[in-house]
Amino acid sequence: MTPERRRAIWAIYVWCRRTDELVDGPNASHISALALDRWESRLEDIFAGRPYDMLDAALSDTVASFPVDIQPFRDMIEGMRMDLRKSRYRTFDELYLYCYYVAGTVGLMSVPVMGISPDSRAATETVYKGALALGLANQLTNILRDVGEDARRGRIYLPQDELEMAGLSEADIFNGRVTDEWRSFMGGQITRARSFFRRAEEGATELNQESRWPVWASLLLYRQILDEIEANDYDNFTKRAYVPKAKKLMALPKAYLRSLMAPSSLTQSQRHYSSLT
Ligand SMILES: Nc1ncnc2c1ncn2[C@@H]1O[C@H](COP(=O)(O)OP(=O)(O)OP(=O)(O)O)[C@@H](O)[C@H]1O
Ligand SMILES: CC(C)=CCC/C(C)=C/CC/C(C)=C/CC/C(C)=C/COP(=O)(O)OP(=O)(O)O
Ligand SMILES: [Mn+2]
Repeated sequence: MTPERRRAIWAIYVWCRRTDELVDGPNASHISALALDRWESRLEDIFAGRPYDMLDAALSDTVASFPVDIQPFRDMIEGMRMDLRKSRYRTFDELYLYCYYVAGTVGLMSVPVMGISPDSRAATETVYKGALALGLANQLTNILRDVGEDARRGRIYLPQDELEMAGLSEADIFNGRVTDEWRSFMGGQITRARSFFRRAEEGATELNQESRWPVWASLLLYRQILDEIEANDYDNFTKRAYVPKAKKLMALPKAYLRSLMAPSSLTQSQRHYSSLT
């Protein structure tokens, strides 16, 4: 990315990291709803050009230079509130909402910095939908990688109705035995995560040329975690799926080649029409 964009993405990363650290970090047990309310009013100050510390100031600078909207930042804080009060998800709809709050938001924050290619004929909405999809895909992958780790903290970020349909109970997650039921359940979850990566690809192609390589790289790298879960024969209870360094390095030239792909020259309705004729 250009140095300006790089610094802006860094400031967004730092803010997200600190937000996550409030509820996930070493002092998380001291963080109440009140602390999150305070964090949110501090966010309003950042956007109003009244940063509280130098890391906030980096974000104030970013939002002054790029057309970033405050809403996804508020929504991420809402996701932290949700994580404080909730440790089970009844349906995928419920899980989707959580994933939007904590990860889809990151995609929405990033697009105004990365920029859309002047050659793109796609609707702005299509690009944002792709960014949202990449956040969702990453979060779903993160959840599938960390099933065992989360269970040891008493948390299950998996749709209960789908577990039940696969013949699995909560006790099965806590016992952590890889059975055929688990393999088949995981297979379905992995397929769904991949479908979000697929939708993200359509958005990535429409981004500004200078921003495409890092986005393709992160997409290809994180998606490989799903392959590693399969390679571990779906044992995400006792193993952390890990992409080896060599494979990560190999993804970089692949990502570079993908980033050379030009944005679609057809609008969505033209694409739709040509697929019918
Ligand atoms: N080689 C890899 N294979 C699989 N996952 C990886 C690999 N390298 C990094 N990750 C994961 O990518 C995410 C972002 O990486 P980063 O180095 O920022 O870790 P982190 O967020 O500090 O780690 P943690 O997940 O423990 O909070 C993390 O979830 C990390 O575990
Ligand atoms: C595709 C288009 C058009 C644009 C790109 C838009 C972007 C940059 C999307 C990326 C979104 C993103 C990076 C979301 C983060 C999701 C995620 C898995 C966070 C989890 O990180 P960890 O720190 O490992 O989480 P835990 O440690 O809490 O498990
Ligand atoms: Mn983390």
